[in-house]
Amino acid sequence: MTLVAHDAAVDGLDRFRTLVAKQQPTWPDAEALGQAVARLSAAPPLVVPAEADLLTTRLAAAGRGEAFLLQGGDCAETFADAHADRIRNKIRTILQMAVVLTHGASTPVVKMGRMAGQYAKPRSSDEETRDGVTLPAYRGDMVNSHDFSPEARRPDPQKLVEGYEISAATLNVLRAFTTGGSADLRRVHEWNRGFMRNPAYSRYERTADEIDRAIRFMDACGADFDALRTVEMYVSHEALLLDYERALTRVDARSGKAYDTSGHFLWIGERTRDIDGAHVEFLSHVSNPIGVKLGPTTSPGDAIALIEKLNPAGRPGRLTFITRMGSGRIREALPPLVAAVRDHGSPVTWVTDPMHGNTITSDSGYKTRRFDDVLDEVRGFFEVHRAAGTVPGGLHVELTGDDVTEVLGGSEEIDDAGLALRYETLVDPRLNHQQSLEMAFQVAEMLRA
Ligand SMILES: O=C[C@H](O)[C@H](O)COP(=O)(O)O
Ligand SMILES: C=C(OP(=O)(O)O)C(=O)O
Repeated sequence: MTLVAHDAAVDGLDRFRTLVAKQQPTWPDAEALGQAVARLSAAPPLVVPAEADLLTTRLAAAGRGEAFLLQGGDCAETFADAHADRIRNKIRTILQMAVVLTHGASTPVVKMGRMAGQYAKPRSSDEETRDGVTLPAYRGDMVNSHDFSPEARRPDPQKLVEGYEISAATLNVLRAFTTGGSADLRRVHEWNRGFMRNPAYSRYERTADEIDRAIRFMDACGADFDALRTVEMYVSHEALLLDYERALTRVDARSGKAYDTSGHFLWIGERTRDIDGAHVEFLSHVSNPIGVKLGPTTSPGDAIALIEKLNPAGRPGRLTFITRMGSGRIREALPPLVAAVRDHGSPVTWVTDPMHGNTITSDSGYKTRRFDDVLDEVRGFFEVHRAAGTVPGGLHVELTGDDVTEVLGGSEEIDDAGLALRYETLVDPRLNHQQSLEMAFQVAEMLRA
């Protein structure tokens, strides 16, 4: 592997600097920003091109219906939570869900964390006012701190470097966990059996029994369980902070192509997907597999323009559309997009994000989502793709491996009063461990239907 420093000439890589970049912090100290960028530009890559290329082939398979993507993790990772237990719980939750979904889809599940870099958030407002005091909004730990004080909310470029270092440490835990034997299929299934011991989840008993029988059948046939001790897992985040993403971009000397080595998969958010904006321009020049979030106002013309800009060569697996319409709108808003993209002919992997279109404020004032709305959006996603003859290729969810109370509902019926018990997210509400598994069982049923 030879990766050349970020300033190597790749046509167009810096053109984004001439365009409008939305949702960027106003860094108060330009010199400190320059120092942070210089430090990152010389830093080792977090991922390498060969891994990104392999993921592209996996996403291409998901786009054809030969695999299914599970992408999950925090809305906003925090530096404080980057310790072994929390990271392990999250990975474990994703692996547990993946086993259930593999059974439902009867295809491999591509596992991807919203992890090791999900430290920057787009916000509805640049500022936050409390009791008559107005300060810059919290934009994620890689920009400023959540505490409500002028010092904490001041964007600090040193946090970009800290974010890189914590991403490296997180990735290290992930690589150890997924290759060191902890992800053994039989062990993951045992964890799922533990979940099933709660009578609240007895309705999933049949699926759990079927998985049990399938594993015993594999065993009887002499399956090599040692080979299943290692799982392939990728990391992703929203490529929001262009100073950071550009500084971690390297050129692969063999191919001459640029890769953003901050994560395997990068996505462009709903708020920054303007076709003439800096984010789309920048990511059009890196060779990683990339995603774009599409909300309910996306027109068929917008979708086609994004395809032509981001994947002009029609490389399978290069481009994923992550739709987040809202349960009440998906059945009207998605069909015209799917039809236009299908008729255009360029390959796209379609994924549902059933979280971001279903955010509400509870009576008690918490930003939350209803578990039933989230599931209904997934159901709508399958219905639309089945009607159009296209492939529902994956699921993108905000989740945690911990026992938080942020999303209403689920079999354990978190209600408005229950939200206050363990509401820990700094931005958007996440499915807790149990809700995540429950979702996997329900989506597995939809996949089998
Ligand atoms: O995760 C998505 C956005 O960053 C988030 O929904 C924005 O939240 P806000 O409307 O509270 O700014
Ligand atoms: C901001 C996010 O989503 P969206 O761009 O879809 O609003 C997100 O996924 O964190």
